[in-house]
Amino acid sequence: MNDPAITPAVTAVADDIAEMEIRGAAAIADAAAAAIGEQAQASEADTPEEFRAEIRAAARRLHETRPTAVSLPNALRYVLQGMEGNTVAELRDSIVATVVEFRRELDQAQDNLGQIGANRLRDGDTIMTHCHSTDALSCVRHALNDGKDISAIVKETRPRKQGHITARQLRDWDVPVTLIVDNAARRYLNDADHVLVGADSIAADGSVINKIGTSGLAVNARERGVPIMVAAQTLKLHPGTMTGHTVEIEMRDEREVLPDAEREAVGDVRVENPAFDVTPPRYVDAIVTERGQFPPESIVTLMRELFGDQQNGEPWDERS
Ligand SMILES: O=P(O)(O)OC[C@H]1O[C@H](OP(=O)(O)O)[C@H](O)[C@@H]1O
Repeated sequence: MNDPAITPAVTAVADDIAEMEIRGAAAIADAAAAAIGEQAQASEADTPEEFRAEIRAAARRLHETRPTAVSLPNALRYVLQGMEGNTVAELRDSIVATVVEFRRELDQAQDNLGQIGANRLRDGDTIMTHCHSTDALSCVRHALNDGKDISAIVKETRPRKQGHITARQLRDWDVPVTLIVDNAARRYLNDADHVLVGADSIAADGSVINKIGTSGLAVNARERGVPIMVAAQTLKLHPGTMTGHTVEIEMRDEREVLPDAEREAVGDVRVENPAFDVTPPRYVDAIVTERGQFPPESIVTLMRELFGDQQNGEPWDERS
C-alpha cells in the first residue's frame, strides 16, 4: 500500500512549527488542529480506512516537529478522538466539526484564564515577563480591561528574542514597557510585583516546563520575595507525566546561539541550545488555568479529573 497522502497544507504548517514561524504553545495547538481540518477537507481517500490512515499520518507529521509543548499532542488527540463515522463523508464532517469546537474552546479557555489571572494583579503593579506567552498576556489584557494600570519589565529572551513580541503587544495596549537583557533580571526584580510567565508543559508534580531561563528567574524571584505566577490553560497539562514520563526538552540548532558569521571569531567550541527548562514546583506560587488557580502541588488533582480514563497509546499510532 502507498504511503497515506499528506496534503501540502499540513506539510507547510509542520515546517512552520519546526522553524518557529508558528510558535507559542497555544498557537502551535491551534495551527495543528486547523491543519488536520485542512487534511480532512482536501482528502481524496476512497475508503474510510484510507481516510483514517491519512489523518493519522498527518497527525504524526505535525507531532514530530517539536517535542516539548504538550499542547501539540493534546490538540491532535482531541481532534482525532472526535473522528467518527462509517463513510468518508461522515469521517470528514466529524473532523471538521471537532476542529471548530477545539479552536473555539482554546480561545475561550485563554479568555477565562485571563480573567482569573487578572484578579492576582493590582492597580499599579509591575510585572516581569519572560519569552512571549499568549496565556500570560491574556491576564494582563483582562487586568487592563478591569481598569488597572500595569507596567512591565520585559526580558529580551535570548536566543530568539521573543521578548520583543511581548514588548510590542504590551505597547499596543499602552502598557509602559522596560526592555532588559536576560542577565539584568535579578537587578530589576526589585521593581517587580510579580513574575508572570506561560508554560509549554506542566508536569503532574507541578513542575513548569517553559522557555529556557524561567527556572533561574524563578529562583531569583523567590529569593527577592516576588511571587511567580504561571498562566497555562489545561491544554498545557502533560498527561504522560502522571505515569512517570519526563518531558523531553527540545535542543535547537546551535546557529541560533552562534550564527555562521560569528563562528570563526569564536573558534571550535561546542554550542548547546536547549529551548526549555524545568522549574520545580517549590518556586511557583500559582498556576492559573481556565478552571481556576492552583498551587503547583495540587495540579495533579486536576490532571486526574481531566485525564483519569485516558488509555494507553495515541490515536495517530498504527491502530484504527
Ligand atoms: O501558549 P502560549 O502561552 O502562547 O505560550 C507558551 C510558551 O510557548 C513558548 O515557547 P516557544 O516560543 O514556542 O518556544 C514560550 O515558552 C511560552 O511561554
